[in-house]
Amino acid sequence: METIEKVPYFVIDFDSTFTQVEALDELATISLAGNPNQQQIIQQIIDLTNLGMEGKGSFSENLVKRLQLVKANRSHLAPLIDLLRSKVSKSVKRNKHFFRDYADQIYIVSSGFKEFILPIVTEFGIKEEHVMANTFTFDNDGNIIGCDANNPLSQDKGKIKLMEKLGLTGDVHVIGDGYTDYEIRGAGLASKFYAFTENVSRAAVTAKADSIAPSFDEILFQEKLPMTISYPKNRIKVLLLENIHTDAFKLFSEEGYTVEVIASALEEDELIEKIKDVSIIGIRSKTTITAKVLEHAPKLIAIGAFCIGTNQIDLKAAQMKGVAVFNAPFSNTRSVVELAIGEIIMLYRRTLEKSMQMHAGKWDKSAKNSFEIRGKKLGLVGYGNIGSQLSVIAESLGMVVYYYDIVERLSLGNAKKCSSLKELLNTVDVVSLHVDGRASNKGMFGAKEFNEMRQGSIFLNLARGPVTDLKALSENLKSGKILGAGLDVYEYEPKNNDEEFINDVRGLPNVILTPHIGGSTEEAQSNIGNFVPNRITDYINNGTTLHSVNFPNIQLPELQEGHRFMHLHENQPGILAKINNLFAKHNINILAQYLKTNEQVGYVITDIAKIYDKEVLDELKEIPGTIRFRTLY
Ligand SMILES: NC(=O)C1=CN([C@@H]2O[C@H](COP(=O)(O)OP(=O)(O)OC[C@H]3O[C@@H](n4cnc5c(N)ncnc54)[C@H](O)[C@@H]3O)[C@@H](O)[C@H]2O)C=CC1
Ligand SMILES: O=C(O)C(=O)COP(=O)(O)O
Repeated sequence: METIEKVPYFVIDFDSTFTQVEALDELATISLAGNPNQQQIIQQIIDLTNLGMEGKGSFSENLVKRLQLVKANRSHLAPLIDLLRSKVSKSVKRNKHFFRDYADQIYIVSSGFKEFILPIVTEFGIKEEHVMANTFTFDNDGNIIGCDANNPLSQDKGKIKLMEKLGLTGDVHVIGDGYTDYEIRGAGLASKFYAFTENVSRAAVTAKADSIAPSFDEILFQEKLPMTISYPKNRIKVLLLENIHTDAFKLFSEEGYTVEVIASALEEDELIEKIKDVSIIGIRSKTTITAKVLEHAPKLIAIGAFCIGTNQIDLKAAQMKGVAVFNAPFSNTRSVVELAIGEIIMLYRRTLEKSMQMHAGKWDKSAKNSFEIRGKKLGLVGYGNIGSQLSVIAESLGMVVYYYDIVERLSLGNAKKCSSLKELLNTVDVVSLHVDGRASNKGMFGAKEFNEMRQGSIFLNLARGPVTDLKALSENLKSGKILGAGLDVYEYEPKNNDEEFINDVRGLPNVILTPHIGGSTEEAQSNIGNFVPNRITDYINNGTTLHSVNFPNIQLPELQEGHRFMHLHENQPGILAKINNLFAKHNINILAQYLKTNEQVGYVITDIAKIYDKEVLDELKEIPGTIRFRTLY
């Protein structure tokens, strides 16, 4: 390999770095199986290991104590090795080629034992003579009774002594999770120390690190060496706003991304500042993502709307910048439906008013202006996922359902379709809005529409605030034309729970006001918190755009062998031909190809063999009309 001179020596720790576990702890689990004090002894061993890793106490005494507690026998080593084989760190496994290709530069320096380290690391191509570790001593019955005390690694400051003895000339970079790994750098025997935190992160160690590496991908990225994945995942920053469910944090963190959480929404200028280095942003209904915000988001790959509505996002600008937007179209629909049903009943029975009177000590037992919902006519404006679900449940409670939608929708049960909004308003007793928040729906329900409603009817808006003219509603409530109303959404909504809700509807009679909580149930939020991250990681890891609200939707098979090229471009004639001409020019064999377009953009996904002429990458990016080009490998 021509570049080998430039590559430093890598001195790599074994326990909790090369593998996910501490081998002596695992050995104790095997050797003490059946011992009634097993858990207690293992805990003592773990505590001693942690002391050692944090650089506390005498290392050699600590090692002797641990071996005494482990009480293992030679026969326990085979099951230990089997276990360790399955516990090799994920990013080590993923980058197996690195250990083989740079074997001359790689040393394992460990205070563990060759008896279990060698069988594991040599399978990765690491040279036996580059494995520096302790060896056990056994009695005649094969019991482990100690370790070779002459080996520097069994002594205090052992790694330093070993490295001095080893005398590597040239740049040395140490990778490990323990304080003793740092000490090599501290003693001036290495020029860089990576605190490896994929399996365990110790504050005493990370504090001393030149760099914190949550995976080998990060190390290879920093060292500019070939990686198995396209980009270290910890460099993908996720910003979650507006109290998004903690499952989303968990899922993105498990993916290896770096996640920041902010409880409230952000204003445009705050967002512009924050979004600079963000790759994935998660928002709910309150954060507006404008074209200007997108201009300041050079790294943005995807936006997750952890809700249904996406009217708060400039979808077109996002599309033309190659930023995919995903939402959760079904996860909170049931919650909205249940709230709407509850409110219709409450409003017909004037429950809120009576409850407030009772709290003030007033007993007003009367049936005046209180009604059952059975037999009442419910008019749904917007018969999408929420409207149609409400239709079914309302009908099962005995309501007669009418609906009006601007697109053709299948009527469920006995629901009757109205051919105009006016027809619906003239017919029904309860009007419930379930339209989306597109710009043209602003002010769609005002004085004229209230005027068309029947005397004594009920009005609900759990859709979007700007859709309704609240001044007109308030006049109709005061005049008694509208018997009651349920409002969950408002043209201006407070940014967070500390801001006062200021609105003229405060204090109106028989109006249920809720703070945009139609979709705020534990169930819905947890459903959404799982749904959206999965769509985004499917897109990032596989290219699948299913459920994207601004990209052509395509579900791709998993990439098996090969590399995947994803090319998003303006939808102009001839681009697919240009892409394929480049493949032909570079003699690249196409394993599979997929294409999906919408009016504005085309999305071409091509799977090719792993070995190819890299020049094609730049040429693909340069095809006029290219919006974004990504590779997966
Ligand atoms: N209060 C809350 O917490 C929640 C509010 N929402 C709001 O509810 C809206 C509806 O949700 P889904 O039913 O899931 O959406 P959807 O997209 O499935 O249905 C919306 C329906 O409204 C129709 N529509 C749009 N404009 C119309 C108009 N002017 N007249 C008649 N029909 C019109 C559409 O054709 C579509 O069929 C969301 O867009 C969101 O704004 C959604 C979830 C929670
Ligand atoms: O799902 C929607 O569109 C909603 O309106 C719910 O929004 P939220 O997540 O409560 O901000």
